Parts: sequence; structure tokens; C-alpha cells
Amino acid sequence: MLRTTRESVCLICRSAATSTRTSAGLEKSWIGLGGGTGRRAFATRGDRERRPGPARMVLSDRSQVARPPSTRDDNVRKPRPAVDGPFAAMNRTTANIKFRPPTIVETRSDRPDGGRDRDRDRKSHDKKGNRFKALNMQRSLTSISYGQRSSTKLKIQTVESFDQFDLLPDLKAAVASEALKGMVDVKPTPVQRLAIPALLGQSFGPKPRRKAAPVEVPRRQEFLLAAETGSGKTLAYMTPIVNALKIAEAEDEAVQAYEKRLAEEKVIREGQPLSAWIETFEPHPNTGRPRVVVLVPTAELVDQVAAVAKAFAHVMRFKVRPLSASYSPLKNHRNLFSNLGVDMIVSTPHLLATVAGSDPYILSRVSHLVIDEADSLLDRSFSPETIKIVDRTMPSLRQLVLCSATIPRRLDNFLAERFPDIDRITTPNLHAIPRRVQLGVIDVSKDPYRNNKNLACADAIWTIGKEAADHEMHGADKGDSDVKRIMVFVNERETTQEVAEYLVSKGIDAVALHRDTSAQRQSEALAAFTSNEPMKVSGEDMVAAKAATAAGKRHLANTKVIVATDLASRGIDTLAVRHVVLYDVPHTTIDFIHRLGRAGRMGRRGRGIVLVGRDDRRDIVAEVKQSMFMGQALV
Ligand SMILES: Nc1ncnc2c1ncn2[C@@H]1O[C@H](COP(=O)(O)OP(=O)(O)OP(=O)(O)O)[C@@H](O)[C@H]1O
Repeated sequence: MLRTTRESVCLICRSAATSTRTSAGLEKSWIGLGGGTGRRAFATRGDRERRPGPARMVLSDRSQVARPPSTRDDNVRKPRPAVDGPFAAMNRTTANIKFRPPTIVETRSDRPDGGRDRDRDRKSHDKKGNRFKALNMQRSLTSISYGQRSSTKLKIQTVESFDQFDLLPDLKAAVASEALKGMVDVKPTPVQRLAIPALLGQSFGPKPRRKAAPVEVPRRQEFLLAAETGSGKTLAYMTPIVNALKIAEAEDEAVQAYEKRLAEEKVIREGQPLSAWIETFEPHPNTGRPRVVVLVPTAELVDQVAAVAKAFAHVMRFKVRPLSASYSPLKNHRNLFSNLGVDMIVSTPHLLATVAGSDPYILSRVSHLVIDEADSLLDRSFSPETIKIVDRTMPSLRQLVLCSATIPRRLDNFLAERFPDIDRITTPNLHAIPRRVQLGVIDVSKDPYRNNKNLACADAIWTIGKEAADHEMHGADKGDSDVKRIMVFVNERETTQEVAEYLVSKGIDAVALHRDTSAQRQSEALAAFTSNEPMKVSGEDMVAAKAATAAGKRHLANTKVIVATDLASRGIDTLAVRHVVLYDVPHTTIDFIHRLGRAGRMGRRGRGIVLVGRDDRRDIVAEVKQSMFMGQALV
């Protein structure tokens, strides 16, 4: 075997590292995860060639089928060109991993049995070995067979536009013009096609030949909306709920009488402000008594979801009041007891439970309760407060909507026990990380990192920045380049600060985000990541970069980095993010889905890079990567 030795230079510390290259052309320090468990999963192709037998992680029958014919001589295979950097391992199809061709990624309807044999996969795994052994052992997610997903309904509901929903005309117009900020030719996403008619009680199925007997609508309806991250779940529940809110308001005599008196008073006062009159004589009948409550886990999400609701409120004329720990108690009190009324509250469960604890009247008229990010809000830390609110609203509740990107087993058990008849609306791609998101793996135990994760992280970010700069050089004006927004996720709060400081010391614009970060700093940091607008490198940054270079230092001008814990991984709509670095291997597949879900939202492409250290679960990472490549649901 031909062996060459070459010098590689770390982008950050510029230290030289010698790496050995085999005739297979694969460098040992940048690796792709392949079909092996433990250490073998990270073996280079060179190692694999020397290995006498197959990898210990036994691939299932499908992969056996997909293997190239046994007559093929591996030695004559064209070597893959070597690529340095963290992307060397991006979903590669030739090295280290025995991937199957796409034809075997079949949907149930593609199969000869029409997908009727639901146990086929399970049986084949059992006979030939367990493909996703590590993930199966962990099993944090509920497995949902294709038959259980709402795929058939989705096929029937060929909805091309929001106009086809039974929504109030103003609301239909407001979806594109306000909630989606003037987007044209807006089509509902799969979860919206499923959930909006269900919540409205609208049917798109074939019309019954005979007139069916009227179906009695139960006094309370319960829905679970489960769909992949960044698929538009917020609008899927918000649109029908705003519709219901306005219909109920039109039927509410107290509100109608109030509106009438207000209009008369306006005429009497000839355009003078009415606030004094409202304050003294006539507070709104909805003061302190919302009809809709939306619960979310964090203050950032309170702001985000309230902004979506306010986009509708502006046109539909209703009052949205966010309650958040980042506001002063006085502001929260004013929001809740505003004399102008409150129709919808967006809050964290803790805050609302505290407020409602001292005033039971607040939750006495809630007709719609949404538990957004239900996988978080019904886990151990949040569930006591969340359930308290569910119980308090039960007497008046007409619709309970749980919304989630994952269905953990705990949530599944809770639903089976507490809401056995809940209508589960699940999209076909639930629990699968979209194939448009690629996952690369960096083995930090190897040269040049030698278990220095900070260095590997900084190196990955520099590579992204340099890649972007090179790209700009070939196309756009050098001085007008876009800023890359990168999220780095760690498992422990304490690590955020340490990693951010290290990145800053390497000339990277990084901030740490955790529960102790001030609300203002959090929202400032997140603003750049949630805005869909392209962001140009500022003149200041260009000057700083030049000054740093002159002083023999380094400054990466075209990237912004947030180092965060799970705080920023749930629900935050980071449309601008294309790159996510998983500094720590996430504890569960639920965390993988949420963290990688910050990139590649709403059909965009994304890249994840996971740093795998000596003590990390390489088998789990390998299986997640393989599932992603195959477009399969994680377990
Ligand atoms: N029909 C649509 N067409 C285009 N964009 C849409 C549509 N519906 C929603 N969006 C946009 O998609 C983005 C993601 O939506 P949203 O935050 O509701 O996703 P999500 O499914 O709740 O994600 P997560 O599970 O991470 O919370 C938002 O910026 C939203 O404005």
C-alpha cells in the first residue's frame, strides 16, 4: 500500500500536524462515521482495508443488499479526493460507510405489499441483526409506523392555498401579508394542510354520496400536532385559533355592547383620547380573562410566538399580551389586566401558574389552550406547572392543542393515560432530520486536536468563514459579503461561557447564551439569527479584521456565533442559520432533532458538525448520521 506523509496546519493555532495518508486517500484526522461500533466506527479506510473481517456493527439486510457485488476489487476503486477540514466527512457515500443506493429508501406505498406488512422492517432487523442498535437501546422517541402517520389524509388534502380553508376573509389575507411578511404565492406546509382543517372542523375528503347524519362535535376537542422542526407549526395552530376567537367575539353580547358604547363615546369626544374614559368607567369585559392561552417553555419563545399572534392582531383587531420573566412584574400585571382587554396570553407555564395561583378568575374563560413545544412542557421539569394550567382551564376549554417536533416516550405515555382520545396529527417526516441537512463528524481525539474540543470548534468555524469568503471572492464584491450565522450547542450551561471566551480569543465574534444571560443581551444576540434578511459585514468588522492582521492576530469578520444550551434549541426560528456545531454529542435523539433543527428550516439547506471526543458515544453518532442519510426517522 502506498503511504505518503504530509504536513497539515491547524487553521487556528497554525501548529503543524503530520498525518499519514494511505493509498485510499483518506486522512486520519478528519473522519467520516461509518458502519462500526465503538472505536471501529471511526476507523479510516486504511484501517478498514487492513482489517480481516467485517465491521462489528452488523448492518441490516437492506444494507447487505445494497453492498457492491462481491466480485468488485476494492483496490481498483477510484480513490476519493481528499478534502481537508470539518466537511471532509459530510454525508460521504464512498468512504467508511456502506451506504445503500437511494432505491432502497422506500416508502410504504412503494413496496410490493403496499406497505401492509407493517412489521417487515422489524422482522428483517431481528433476523439479520439490529441496524440501529445503540439508538434502539436508548429509545427516547416513540416509534410511529407509517400507517399511523396522517399520510393518507395528506394525499387527499391537496390544498394549494390558504384561500381553500374555511377562514374569515381578512384572516386569509393576513396570513401572507402579515404573518409571512408579504410572501407571495404562499402554500400551506404539510402540517398546515393537516392541522388547519382539523381544528376548523373542515373536511377535504371525497363528498359522501348520501347526506350523512350530523356529527355531534364533542364539547372539548384535543389535538396533537407533531411535525418536523421548522415546518410551520405555529401558523398551523394560530390561524384556526384566531378564526375561532373572532367568531366567538362576534357572538359575545358583552363585547358587542362594549364596542358599541365605545364607538358612541368616540363620537361624543370628537376624536379626543378615550383612555381616561376606559380607565374610569368602562374597562373591557375581557380584562384579565383571556380566551386563548399559548404556553411555551422560554421567554424567547414568548416573544417569538407573541410576534406571530400580533401580526394577525394588527389586522383582525384582538389583544395579545405576552407574559414573560424577562419583563418587569409591573409590565406583566399591566399586560394581563389592561383595561383594553386581553384575548390571548402567551406565557411560560411557571409565570402563568404563579399569576393564576393568586387569581383563579384569570383562567376561568379560556376556550383554547395551546401547549407549544409539548415535548418540553410535559417533561419532568415543566409538567407540574403545565398540568396545573391544563386542569384549571378544563371546565371552559373547547380545544386543547399540543404541538411538538418530537413525541418522546414520556409524552406518549402521558397522552395515552390522560388524553386517550386525542387526535394525533403527525406528518410523514416526523422524527426524521431532513436529508437537505448534512452531518459531518470531527474526531477530536486525533491530530491536530488531541481532545482539544475548543480548538476543533474554532477550526470548524474558521473553515466555514473562509469557505464563505472564498465563495464571495469568486462572485460578489469582497467588501459586501454576507455574515454567516453559526450556532454551537453544548450540553452544560457552564461550558457556554468557556467555549465562547475561547472562540473570542481566536478572533471569532461569539456570545454565550444561557439562563443567566440578561434578557436584553439574549434578544440582541438572537435577533441576528432569527432575521431572514441577509446581513452584510459591517465596516467596523472589516476595519477590526485589518487591524488584527496588521498586529499579527486573526479576526474572522464574516461570522457570528452563539454558544448555547438547549435554551436556544427549542422552537427558536433561526431562519438565517445554515451551520450548527454540536460541541457535545447530545444526550438523546430528541436533542439531536431540536439542535440540528435550528438549521435547514422551511426547506432550506443546512450543515451540522458534531465533535466526537474519546469518551463520546460514537455508535450513536454513527447511527444518527446513517438515519439522516437514509431520510429515516430516528428512534
Ligand atoms: N406556509 C408557509 N410558507 C412559507 N413559510 C412558512 C409557512 N408557514 C410558516 N412559515 C415560516 O416557516 C418558519 C418556521 O415556522 P415555525 O417556527 O412555526 O416552525 P415550527 O414547526 O414551529 O418549528 P420548531 O419545531 O423548531 O418550533 C417561520 O419563519 C414561518 O414564518
